[in-house]
Amino acid sequence: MEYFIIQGEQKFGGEILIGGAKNAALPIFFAAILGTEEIVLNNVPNLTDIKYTCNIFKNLGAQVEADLANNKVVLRPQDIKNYVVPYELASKMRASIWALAPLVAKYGYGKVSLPGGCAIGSRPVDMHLDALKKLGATIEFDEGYVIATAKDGLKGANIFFDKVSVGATVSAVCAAVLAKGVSHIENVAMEPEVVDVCNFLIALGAKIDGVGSKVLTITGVEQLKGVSNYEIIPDRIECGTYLIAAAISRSKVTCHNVNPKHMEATLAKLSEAGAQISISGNSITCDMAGRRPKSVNIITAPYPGIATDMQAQFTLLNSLAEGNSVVTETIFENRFMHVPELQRMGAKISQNGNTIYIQGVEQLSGAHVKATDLRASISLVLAGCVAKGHTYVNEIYHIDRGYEAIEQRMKQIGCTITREQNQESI
Ligand SMILES: CC(=O)N[C@H]1[C@@H](OP(=O)(O)OP(=O)(O)OC[C@H]2O[C@@H](n3ccc(=O)[nH]c3=O)[C@H](O)[C@@H]2O)O[C@H](CO)[C@@H](O)[C@@H]1O
Ligand SMILES: C=C(OP(=O)(O)O)C(=O)O
Repeated sequence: MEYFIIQGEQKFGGEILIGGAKNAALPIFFAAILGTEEIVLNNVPNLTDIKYTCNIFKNLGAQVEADLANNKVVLRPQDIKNYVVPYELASKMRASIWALAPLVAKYGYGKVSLPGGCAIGSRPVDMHLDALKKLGATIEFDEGYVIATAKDGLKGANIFFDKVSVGATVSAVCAAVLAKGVSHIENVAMEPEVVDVCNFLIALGAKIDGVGSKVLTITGVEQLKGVSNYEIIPDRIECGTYLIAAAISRSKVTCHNVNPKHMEATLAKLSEAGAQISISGNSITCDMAGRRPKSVNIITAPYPGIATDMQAQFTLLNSLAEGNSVVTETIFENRFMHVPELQRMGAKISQNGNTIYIQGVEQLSGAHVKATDLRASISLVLAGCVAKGHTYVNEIYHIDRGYEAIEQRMKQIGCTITREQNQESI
């Protein structure tokens, strides 16, 4: 197993180019199953989750040319001849459930191993399946697999989501674009990543109205084509993470190649914490000008609220900020695994259900800590960079799922982290 060793009391500062969004790229890869011609994707992040998704695509029989070093992937979904995503591939990441809707919409049959729970919570898929049923699919379960069938194709329907779900919105949209007739989908997720999936499908020829609003109206088309150059949106979470790095080391970081409109909730909280935020075109600078950040209360919420994917990073900021704060996680029932690890580093945090209470301290101290999920992991890495002494962050494979070239990018903004391998796994 690999781990990071991090010398403390480093200072973040500098400029960094942000990559494509993992949470847009993954659903777009699965939506690409719907195409019938070559699809060229640019700004694809070089992440392990993308490599797993390429393997799923190849396993379906499609051709994949991945040049991830240059963030470019060519997909040829016209070659798909297998409609099953086996356990060995699906179990590697939650996103694999997104194969089901395009497979049943295009081929009338899809079989995907159920992804199961994960460290941050149970992550059910009932809303994805209910949407497919509404569109006329038959859903069955067999030995850990979910099977969707629609021999005569899907039919347009009215779908109302009780809860806002990014995942279920993507599944419903991917099914409705090839369903016969019109679908109205209400109370959809408005996350920029969902908008990106819709724009991608429109580029393939889908008819979707209301993109970016709470209601989507989709008129099914016979088939979707390809696209010669589709650019994945920038990763707003990667950007927010590096801006928080500046805030906790009381310094200045500029992130380039971002969409500031996607960052409003994070930027508002950073301003409240005392940061000077400046925006110039596609670049954002966070400058603390040597000041200690002030505590900010956080309640995670669907977009345009504060993203659950920023909660661990804001928890770290509050752990080092002046004053007391309250952080409430409303999306996932178990997304506080970074808390006991930050406590080991000297953070003063107490928890009651989905709420934590933080009393900021001047400095954390290095410790051996375990990275339990993607955003928990990065918050521990950032904590280690500014803590006193050495920090050892174990089980870092989560970070490679969501942060491209982490060592190089950290280096660009002034901090060295070193990847090592545990003796027993060499
Ligand atoms: C609304 C929201 O913030 N979504 C986040 C969620 O997306 P992700 O797509 O993983 O999760 P959803 O948006 O679908 O889940 C939102 C809520 O709905 C529940 N649910 C979801 C699907 C379902 O079939 N049944 C059900 O009950 C979930 O348990 C959760 O409480 O995690 C991603 C990775 O951290 C984030 O990038 C997304 O921003
Ligand atoms: C938890 C995350 O991703 P995933 O849904 O891919 O597990 C995340 O992006 O923070």
